[in-house]
Amino acid sequence: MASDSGTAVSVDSAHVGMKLQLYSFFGSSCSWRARIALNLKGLEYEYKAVNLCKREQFSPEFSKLNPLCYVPVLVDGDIVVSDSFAILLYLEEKYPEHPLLPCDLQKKAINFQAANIVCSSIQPFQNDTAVNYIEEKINSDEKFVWTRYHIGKGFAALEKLLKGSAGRYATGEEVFLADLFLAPQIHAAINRFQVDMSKFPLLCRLNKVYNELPEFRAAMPEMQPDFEKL
Ligand SMILES: N[C@@H](CCC(=O)N[C@@H](CS)C(=O)NCC(=O)O)C(=O)O
Repeated sequence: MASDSGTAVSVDSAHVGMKLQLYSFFGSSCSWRARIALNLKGLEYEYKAVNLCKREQFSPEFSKLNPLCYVPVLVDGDIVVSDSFAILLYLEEKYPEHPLLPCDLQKKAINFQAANIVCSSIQPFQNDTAVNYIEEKINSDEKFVWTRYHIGKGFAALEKLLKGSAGRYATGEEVFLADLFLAPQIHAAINRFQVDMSKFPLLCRLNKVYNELPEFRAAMPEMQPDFEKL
């Protein structure tokens, strides 16, 4: 679970041997995935807030950690990992408790596909960088047309992909990688982009189940130390 270290980004060079640090923004769906993984694995971490509204991701200190200037970034001693997918796979290797991947190869492949649909084919189209660009160059309405199109396309593919594998969770009776990507993405679709979810019954059902899990709830935006109403 997270402990707060204040709000501004600060990078200290003497972090070796310290507990895990997660550079995160409360409203970031990518950070949320990493927070769920840390919670599921029962890992204590220091919450290092990066305020995207104040553009702190572009600060010289933070861009040293991730030259792409995106959250999340995980610091584990002298190892720095940026990108939520890389962070989750890193955590899985180093901290095997509560595995994020099933042993069954087919199920594992479905988890990789579902995670990547969110990570590569949905989230990049709704990222602040993309959405702000559209708002600036075209108009505010167009950003909803654009994001809803890409979310809808990805969600339709996820419904098909998970149809045969879903149980209580995306790929059966246990929480795995796919679920960590789906929960924040479904939340963003509903709350940020007001997507009509009626065409995605499986994702709606999963969303209800995710909202009941303590590790998922503790990772929600409003539970983070840097939360503020936007
Ligand atoms: N593939 C990366 C994407 C990271 C990303 O897009 N992060 C967003 C927040 S969810 C961000 O930092 N946006 C800031 C910006 O667009 O300037 C990951 O999964 O971590």
